[in-house]
Amino acid sequence: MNDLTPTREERIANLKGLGSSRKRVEDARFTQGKGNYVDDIKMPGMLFGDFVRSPYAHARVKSINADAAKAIPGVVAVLTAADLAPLNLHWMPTLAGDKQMVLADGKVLFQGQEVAFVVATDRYIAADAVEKVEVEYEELPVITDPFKALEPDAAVLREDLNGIMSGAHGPRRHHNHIFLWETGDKEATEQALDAAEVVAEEMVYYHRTHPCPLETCGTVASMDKVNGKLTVWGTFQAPHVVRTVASLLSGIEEHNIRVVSPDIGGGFGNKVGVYPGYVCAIVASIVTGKPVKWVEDRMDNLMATAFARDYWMKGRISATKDGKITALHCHVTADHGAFDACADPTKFPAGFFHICTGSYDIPVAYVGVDGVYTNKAPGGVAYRCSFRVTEAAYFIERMIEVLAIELNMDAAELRRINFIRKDQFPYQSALGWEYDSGDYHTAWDKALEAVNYKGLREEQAQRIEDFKAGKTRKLLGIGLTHFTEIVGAGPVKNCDILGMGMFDSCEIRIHPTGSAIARLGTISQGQGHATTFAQIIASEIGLSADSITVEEGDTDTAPYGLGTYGSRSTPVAGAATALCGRKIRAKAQMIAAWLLEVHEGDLEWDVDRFQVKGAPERFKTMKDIAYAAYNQAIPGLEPGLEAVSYYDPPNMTYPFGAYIAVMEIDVDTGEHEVRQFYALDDCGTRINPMVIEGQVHGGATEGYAIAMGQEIAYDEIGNVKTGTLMDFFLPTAWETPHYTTDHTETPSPHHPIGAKGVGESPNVGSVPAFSNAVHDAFRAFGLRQSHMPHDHWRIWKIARNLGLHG
Ligand code: PCD
Ligand SMILES: [Cu+]
Repeated sequence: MNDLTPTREERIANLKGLGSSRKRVEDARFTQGKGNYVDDIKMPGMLFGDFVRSPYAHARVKSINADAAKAIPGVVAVLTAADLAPLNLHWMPTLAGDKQMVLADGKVLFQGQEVAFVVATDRYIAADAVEKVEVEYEELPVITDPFKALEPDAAVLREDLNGIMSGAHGPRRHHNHIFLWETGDKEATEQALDAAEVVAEEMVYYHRTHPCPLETCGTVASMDKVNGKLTVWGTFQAPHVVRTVASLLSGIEEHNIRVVSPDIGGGFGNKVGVYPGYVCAIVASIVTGKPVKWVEDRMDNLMATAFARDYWMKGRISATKDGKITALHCHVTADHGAFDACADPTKFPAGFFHICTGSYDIPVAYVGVDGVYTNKAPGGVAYRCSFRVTEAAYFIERMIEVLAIELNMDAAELRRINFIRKDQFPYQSALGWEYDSGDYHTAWDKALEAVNYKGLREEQAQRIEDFKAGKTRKLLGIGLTHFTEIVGAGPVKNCDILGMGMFDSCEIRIHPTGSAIARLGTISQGQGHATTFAQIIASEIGLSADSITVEEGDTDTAPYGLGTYGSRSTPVAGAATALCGRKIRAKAQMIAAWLLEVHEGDLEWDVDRFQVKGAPERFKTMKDIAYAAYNQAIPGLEPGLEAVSYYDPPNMTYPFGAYIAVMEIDVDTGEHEVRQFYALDDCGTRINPMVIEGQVHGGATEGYAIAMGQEIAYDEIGNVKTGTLMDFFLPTAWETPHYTTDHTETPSPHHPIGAKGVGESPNVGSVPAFSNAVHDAFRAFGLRQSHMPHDHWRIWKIARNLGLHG
């Protein structure tokens, strides 16, 4: 070996594989304005669509007159439900088994609902024409409160369902009721609660909010009538599903539809669902034979596309006097808005909410969820949490705090004595999940130690004394959270979307000179898949990640996949990628054996090569092998080196974490300052620590927004009060707290590389941490529960109601 021969360590480093903080390859184009987003797509003769939207939350549509609009030069068409009805496209199926109006059919059910679609030669002409469409409305009584919606004499919202007392998820017991979904052992739970020494009961509300990605939703549809091909570019988090649904709805054969998700400026769940804008753009393109672009503005996005949360969670939790939890009972009233358009796996109308036993070994539990219609926008998307998991984590982490108050116990200690122990994994939860792996005590101790928990409690006790003595007007809150997530949907046997099983896929093609392209069924919205999936492949096949292109989002080239949301890319497509790499390696081994004239079994894999066992100086690198695969006639082997894998995960993955927020709260102004935020995540094997850190910063900032100010608020008559970024809180660098990140690493036993998802964890963990900090600051003064978002006004009111303003 001369000095120029790389050492084994150097060879490993050169791969930039698993565990390397490789810089994100996509950032070169993002930071230089070279991204390619939907709105960057410009085609000759392209038309532009815009919606006439309802100003009312509930009204009958008496008439629509588009004559004045059509008279404007440049206006090509104005579509209404009457135009779509002959095609049977005036309503469309939702992901949750309901149906939704594409354009108002006789009535409108929420403010901002799509009433007519104007198509014009220019975006501004379209907007002007929208103003000229005359719609005559007759106002109807508005319901924005899900509890009032279920009163016997409440107005009938969904007249189309009148008399139909059974829906996609079973019986409906009232005209505004959608479903009751139940799991767990109700009777045993009630019995345990009745027999318990201590019971804490609380209503925990997780308010309505919105993912609000920086890029709004949009599409460009282009029908090529000569070749019979429809191409649809869009901000889709699941392009293949869009293709299949478009084919089923339009009757165009699936091979004649190409769906492309180009660069996406943030998804956060907002871009999972199907929106009327997509349908209208496609129909308009089929009708006019021209490409049609529809891109929302910010108000459209906040008012009409998918919201998140809006869960009223009534909880009861019981324990022995010394704090061992004996049962958990939860009833949710879920406000789904005007149509049930929740984005969940079909069989789970409340998503994975039943992960709500959290990190704790709770012997019996029960959950019942009532879905309810109101005059609000439809949706119910994950917003950075796999299917209602953030609601579940918020619920249990608030219930633990309330129980700690009831027991007069330290909340950190209460958690510790109830954690599922390391030796209990795989763990069967009372609500039916099998947690794959975890080591909660280690993570918890590390977190408490890192923030000097004991010291913080002493400081807090001193602060309370000083406050009472009139020496300070600021309180100190210590917000604890230990969350367990469930991500990576999911086994095909119980997870599907509209009947399509939730597997995922990867295809790898090695080029003769030892570089490669990989294509996946997922689609990055900013997560950095082009960077990280190449790292998985690099470690599997021994080519540098820098020599591997990762491509996603084009249904004409990518293998079929279910898309990116619910932190499923790493658990599902990541697994497919690793296994696909292993298929390549298996063939490479045969080629190497032939080249080295030894038996396959005499070879061993080492970093980037196959070498002869006991004679490591005799080897062929993956680069040599790739060349041979295309340039040598190898007996018994077909030329080429490529593979494809479809992966159906045996289980979901269960990442977890310990988050602690330390907050100063000004009792007189209601202002807060996040003094410290510590986030420990365990996502199993870490692919790219820097990307993970970025995910935690982003997710915790969204969690901060949600906990401390962000909400979609309605007034009594259903007006959206937060339809602009002046009213809807998006933190800037000014408000964003400083984060300290940390980790433990407990691999998933069933994932080929042991990785779990991480993208959503920081939202799931941070919301309760921030909220618990606010509650904890006032615990000594008698606060039990106060609803988010904790904006200055609400915090000020807490202080006032507790009599702290003197
Ligand atoms: N262990 C591990 C895991 C993971 N990772 C990384 O990290 C990331 C993430 O991952 P995940 O967890 O798997 O996930 P995904 O699937 O990929 O994604 C999804 C998510 O992601 C997150 N993040 C983000 N970021 C950005 N930038 N943008 C966006 O949009 C977003 N979104 C959000 C959300 S909301 Mo949903 O939709 O709600 O359901 S869901 C979600 C990527 O890159 C990966 O690779 C690593 O490294 N390692
Ligand atoms: Cu969720």
